[in-house]
Amino acid sequence: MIEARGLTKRYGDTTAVDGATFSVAPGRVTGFLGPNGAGKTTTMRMILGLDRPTAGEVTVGGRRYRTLGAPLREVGALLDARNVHGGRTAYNHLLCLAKSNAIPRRRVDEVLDLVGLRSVAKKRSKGFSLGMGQRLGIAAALLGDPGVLMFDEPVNGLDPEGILWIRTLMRRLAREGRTVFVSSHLMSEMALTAEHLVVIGRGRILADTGMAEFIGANATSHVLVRSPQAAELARLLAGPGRRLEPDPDGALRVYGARAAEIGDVAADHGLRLHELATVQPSLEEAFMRLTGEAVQYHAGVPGAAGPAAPAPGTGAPGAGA
Ligand SMILES: Nc1ncnc2c1ncn2[C@@H]1O[C@H](COP(=O)(O)OP(=O)(O)OP(=O)(O)O)[C@@H](O)[C@H]1O
Repeated sequence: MIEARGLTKRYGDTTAVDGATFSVAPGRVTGFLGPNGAGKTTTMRMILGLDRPTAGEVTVGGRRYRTLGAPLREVGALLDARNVHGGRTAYNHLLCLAKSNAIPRRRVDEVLDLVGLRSVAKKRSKGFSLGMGQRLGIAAALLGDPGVLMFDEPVNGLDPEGILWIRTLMRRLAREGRTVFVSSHLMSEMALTAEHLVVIGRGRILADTGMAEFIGANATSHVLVRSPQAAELARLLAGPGRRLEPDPDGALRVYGARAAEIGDVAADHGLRLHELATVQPSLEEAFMRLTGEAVQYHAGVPGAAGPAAPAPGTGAPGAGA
């Protein structure tokens, strides 16, 4: 379990993290989302004791990182995969880490197997591809068999096979009962990996909620309609509680009506339909909507509703505080 309370970090005039309160529970993958510069890396660095909070605190398993006796056994992290001594072999890199944390040598072989690097274990890591470097970083994170794992942008630059491997690994680690906290810019990937989300914008926590609840609260489904008589159909469908938008490729997006209703209207008026499909909202849409509002608020746009207010049901503990 990771728990942050009022966590704040200022660098001069910049407030990188602003009173963040959230918790990351074991047994599920929690995604950490936010636009560039939102404060994700700074938050993760404070969790790991690499940066000292200006105010507030964050604990891992109820204790601050700096007070942990054998940190690698409690928390494993991949923050920057390039942060490896390139002159060392993968094996020696892991062995040094193991020795300094009183971790038995056999665990080095185990994690090399786990990440699929056994065959290149005696090669210097400076010759590694990006994907191999990520695997080595993950091996280091897993070395102490920790209950809490954090990954900052773990799939950056990876090919589809590497992405699938990391996704599967994270879900497995969570199923084993570990706390898994992962940041990513790739919304489609996050939608497949995470069950829970913490969303940050301009240093503030905007949502701390389940994936489905987050999408449901911040975006709505619509019906995509394609008809050679689109203008007439649009006229018939217009009404209170409905919104019609042209789709970029010539179809019509209808919000506020079910596909069956639209099909019935078309049939009643003898209009032909070439396509009628319900489109579920994506994580990306929900994310853009929520973080877009946060940026508007911070930019002081006239008419902005309020302090980055979370949509109903997002359960944002720190928002607007
Ligand atoms: N050491 C530092 N000195 C000054 N400002 C910093 C420092 N580290 C981060 N910042 C600033 O704090 C803010 C948050 O940065 P951070 O790297 O935590 O964001 P992020 O969400 O990880 O961004 P990205 O997605 O682009 O990696 C940014 O405005 C950044 O410029």
